[in-house]
Amino acid sequence: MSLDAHLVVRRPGFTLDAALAAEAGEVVALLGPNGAGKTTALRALAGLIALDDGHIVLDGEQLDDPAGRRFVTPEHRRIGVVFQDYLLFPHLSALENVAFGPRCRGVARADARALADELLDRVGLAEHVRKKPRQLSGGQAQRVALARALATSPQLLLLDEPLAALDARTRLETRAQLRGHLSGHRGPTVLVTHDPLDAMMLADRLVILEDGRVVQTGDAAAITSRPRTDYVARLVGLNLYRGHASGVQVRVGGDFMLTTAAAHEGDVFVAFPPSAVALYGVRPDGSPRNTWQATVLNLSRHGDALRVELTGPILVAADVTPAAAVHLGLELGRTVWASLKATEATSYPA
Ligand SMILES: Nc1ncnc2c1ncn2[C@@H]1O[C@H](COP(=O)(O)OP(=O)(O)OP(=O)(O)O)[C@@H](O)[C@H]1O
Repeated sequence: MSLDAHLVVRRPGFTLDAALAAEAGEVVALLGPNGAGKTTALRALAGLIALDDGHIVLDGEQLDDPAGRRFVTPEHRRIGVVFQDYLLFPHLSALENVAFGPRCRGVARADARALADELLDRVGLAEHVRKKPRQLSGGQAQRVALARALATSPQLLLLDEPLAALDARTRLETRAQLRGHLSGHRGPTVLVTHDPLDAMMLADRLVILEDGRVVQTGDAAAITSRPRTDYVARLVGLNLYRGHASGVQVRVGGDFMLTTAAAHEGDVFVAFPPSAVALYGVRPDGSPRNTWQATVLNLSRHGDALRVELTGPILVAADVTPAAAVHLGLELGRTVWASLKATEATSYPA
């Protein structure tokens, strides 16, 4: 029960062209900034829009194949969708909402209600089956929507920003529960989000979409340790540069060289966290480090630290303690020395 898709959708000024695969039981998060094409991808998988090119094969069945002139309509796809705002029927109880799908597919009333009862019990809502959507909290409504999506035994489960409608606190609880509920679904799951935390906590694998293209894919550890675009680097809070390596020396931006821990030849990325950048009032010496002069461009709070954005031979973010900031007299326009140990600069082939 696997998904194999190549989604091509052309719009004026925007093209989605993304390969997407997911194994049975695998949760794949489609993560990307606004306008990246996540919703378009989800809608294409659900059959709400047709592909212009490519294919969607689910469990060996072609659902959309423009070249072969095949298109399976949404109601004939074995797909369950949890929409961003859940789209529960307001006049139906939680139980009736969940039983609705099976009823439409010809399941007898008593059987559909028994199934809905069981699913609502599974998501911890046994005591709320009779309530209407407006009597449910956001987190409860989200679970009803999930139960409803699972009620038709879908082969593929699609979730559109599943936690976006919840407040921060409910979000935290629901995220943890949702992970458990998703593991009960035997087919693949594709969830769309622009929240990196949702993606990393809910998914086995991340597919990063930018401007309609897949720019990186892998598990959370692989993506966070080796970002390949500015968007991903910002998500995980790393400084990222593309450069050309000769051994441990990497030329990044013009003539500026960074010494890194590992030796490479050719095009590489260099990444390091803002906490690895130390700032000094005078040029530091000693140990194998990179030092350069930089000017403070911006200052902001970042947890307990102060995030300092610096311009110079490279744009870089550094985290310093408030005490260090006072000691250095950090203010906009101030010139300081930045220092980075070679051992803290990770490099990997581009
Ligand atoms: N029906 C349409 N006609 C024309 N352009 C469209 C249509 N639907 C979406 N687009 C464009 O396609 C691009 C991708 O939109 P999409 O909603 O898929 O992105 P997204 O990643 O889901 O963004 P968000 O996180 O903001 O929801 C956008 O540039 C959007 O303007």
